[in-house]
Amino acid sequence: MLNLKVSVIGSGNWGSAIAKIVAENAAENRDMFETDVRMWVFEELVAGQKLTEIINTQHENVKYLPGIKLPSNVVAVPDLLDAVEDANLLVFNVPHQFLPRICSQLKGKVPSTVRAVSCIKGVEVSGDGITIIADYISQELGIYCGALSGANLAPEVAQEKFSETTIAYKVPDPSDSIDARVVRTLFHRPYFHVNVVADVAGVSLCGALKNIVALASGFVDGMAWGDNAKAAIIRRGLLEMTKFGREFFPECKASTFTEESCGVADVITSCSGGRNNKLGAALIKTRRPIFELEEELLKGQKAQGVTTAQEVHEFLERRGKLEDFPLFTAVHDIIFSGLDSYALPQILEDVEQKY
Ligand SMILES: NC(=O)C1=CN([C@@H]2O[C@H](COP(=O)(O)OP(=O)(O)OC[C@H]3O[C@@H](n4cnc5c(N)ncnc54)[C@H](O)[C@@H]3O)[C@@H](O)[C@H]2O)C=CC1
Ligand SMILES: O=C(CO)COP(=O)(O)O
Repeated sequence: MLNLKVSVIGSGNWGSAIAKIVAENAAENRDMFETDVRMWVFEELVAGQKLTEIINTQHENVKYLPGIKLPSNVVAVPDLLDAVEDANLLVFNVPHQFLPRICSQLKGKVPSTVRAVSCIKGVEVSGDGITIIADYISQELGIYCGALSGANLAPEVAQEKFSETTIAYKVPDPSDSIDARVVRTLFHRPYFHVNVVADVAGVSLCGALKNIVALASGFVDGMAWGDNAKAAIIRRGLLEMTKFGREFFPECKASTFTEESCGVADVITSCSGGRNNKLGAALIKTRRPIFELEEELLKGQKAQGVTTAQEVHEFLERRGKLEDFPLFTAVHDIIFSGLDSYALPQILEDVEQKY
């Protein structure tokens, strides 16, 4: 009996869907996990009632994952430290801009034997440095952290429609009771197939960078340019994603970008049904400020590509590499500098020979 206690940090659209999966598996694998799964909720009032109380009584996250019944062993907890107390395994799942504050609250309070998996799609940029989220969590909290990322639109996963995902997890200590089998057991469902690999950097970068590509594909929708243009954006986006990985994270495996769910498959799904795609289209149609549109369209959910485009742009600029990533640069400039999206073919043509 391992009796591992699992806590999910985050309760948004994906946070709640992942809490559902983890709770289903905890209930079915009592030899490995404690049945109750705590889910940290950033407390807010919904129609005058605390969201944690709604989740714990109605078993539904009515604001961020409406219409989906959560298992009764998902326990919503408003206090972050209560949510992680005595946990053996932490599942991080918040929009990445909120992570630094969460880590600063947890710093020094989590034993080094605790293990973590990050489901967050984003990067941390400071100065001319860039850090994948799993490493950021490891550095801040002094614990090992792997990464989960895949072609996983949360509403579809929550409805138990078939999808696949990739988990990068390298057991940090051979004596660990939490190994790849335990991690897979926690996340794998008949409708949610998990492949465990070792490439934490590749899996993390795929998840972060595809959100920039999805914004560009939204621009294509906004201009009604059709499927050929979208395929071109997907192709160029994948080239820039892999180039970025090769150049700044040489430990990445090229096959992660092509063979795993977190790679090509996630680019495809995000460029059709994702929130970044939707926001990119709305931006082109309205030319309204992006964060205003995000608030209005997504109602509290976040499109991570916007902040990631900003962060990646800042990093590339400091490194003098903007010209080597014309699509990433154009996405930033269309959102923040008023660049005309109709200039995309010209921009991409000018640099074609660089690949
Ligand atoms: N939604 C999806 O389909 C998928 C999302 N992801 C990734 O999962 C991560 C989490 O995304 P979602 O769960 O969808 O979140 P979301 O986009 O639904 O964001 C809303 C969440 O942010 C929280 N929040 C708002 N203000 C906050 C604050 N100041 N501090 C802390 N939390 C605050 C809200 O309470 C809510 O839980 C992101 O990196 C996203 O890219 C990955 C796969 C699928
Ligand atoms: O990551 C996702 C699908 O895999 C969700 O993408 P969006 O955040 O653009 O909805």
